[in-house]
Amino acid sequence: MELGVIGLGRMGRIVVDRVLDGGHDVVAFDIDEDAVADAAAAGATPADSIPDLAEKLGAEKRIWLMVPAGDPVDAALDELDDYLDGDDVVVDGGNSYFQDSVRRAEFCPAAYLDCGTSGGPAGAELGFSLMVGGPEWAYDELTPVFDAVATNPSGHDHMGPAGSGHYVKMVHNGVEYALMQAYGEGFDLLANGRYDLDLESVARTWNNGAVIRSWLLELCEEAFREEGNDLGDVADHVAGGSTGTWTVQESLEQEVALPIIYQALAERFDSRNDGKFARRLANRLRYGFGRHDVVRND
Ligand SMILES: NC(=O)C1=CN([C@@H]2O[C@H](COP(=O)(O)OP(=O)(O)OC[C@H]3O[C@@H](n4cnc5c(N)ncnc54)[C@H](O)[C@@H]3O)[C@@H](O)[C@H]2O)C=CC1
Ligand SMILES: O=C(CO)[C@H](O)[C@H](O)COP(=O)(O)O
Repeated sequence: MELGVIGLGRMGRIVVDRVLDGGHDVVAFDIDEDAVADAAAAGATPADSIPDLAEKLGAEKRIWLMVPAGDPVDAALDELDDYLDGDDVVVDGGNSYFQDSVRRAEFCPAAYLDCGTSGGPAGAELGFSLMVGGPEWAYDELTPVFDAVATNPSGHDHMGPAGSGHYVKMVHNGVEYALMQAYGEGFDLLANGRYDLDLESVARTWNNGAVIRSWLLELCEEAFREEGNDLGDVADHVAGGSTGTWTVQESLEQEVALPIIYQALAERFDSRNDGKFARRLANRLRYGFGRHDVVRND
């Protein structure tokens, strides 16, 4: 099969390599010329624009978008619009909001597959886990590509109609936030509790047979090994948050309680709130009602 890949960053580049390794051909485009040259050096046919990519693909186009979620996806689809028809298939492998994918599937002239992708850049060797929504025939048609990009044939599946792939990935990320928070709290108590513990050793021991072993826990082990037991100069600041926010918004809309995922998201937002106003006010109110000392900044 010949696949057009648009977006050759951390994730798109892995898609290119794995699809080439799977014995397929790739036409590659990115707004960053160096990224295109790099993919060409790996064996892809370079394209210097989206129209050029579409023309190089010929009839029955199969195209994988791996650009940042939001406007870049709409921009790429706008440029592709004139070149697509109902025999073509477009895959969006990024972290798009599922409602955007439902809208895009309606307007895209090609069959549109929304593909939640998990595994991260560290998944280059193992392959990814792919959660695909959209028309079943298009999923079947792209199966050789999904086989190449995923860990193995069980690492991808058709979730349901338009939007369902990105919906499942959104919930996956909510779970990811909660797991990170749970590991964080456990290690916080171990770091600040009664015993002087080697946290890398704890993580390694847990990773070997414990109920709570996981890839995230392996990444905890790596973090303590590389940053030190106290995490060195790693800041108390967690970025990101869009997929977790969508998960929580959807839970409110569906009236399904997700207190742990919500709490993990709230903790993340709180990490960006230096000198939190609510805590400062509580500090001052204790003086107001109890004449307790106000702790003041130096
Ligand atoms: N990094 C990760 O761990 C994961 C990322 N994702 C999702 O995959 C998508 C891509 O992520 P990354 O590869 O990490 O981002 P990245 O920032 O490393 O790469 C994005 C690439 O898209 C290119 N680009 C931007 N606008 C473009 C346009 N209009 N036309 C062509 N190329 C364009 C950029 O030049 C860049 O090379 C995002 O939606 C992200 O949320 C999904 C799972 C894991
Ligand atoms: O999808 C992912 C992992 O599964 C991406 O790494 C994503 O960026 C994580 O979300 P956030 O940036 O909100 O932490």
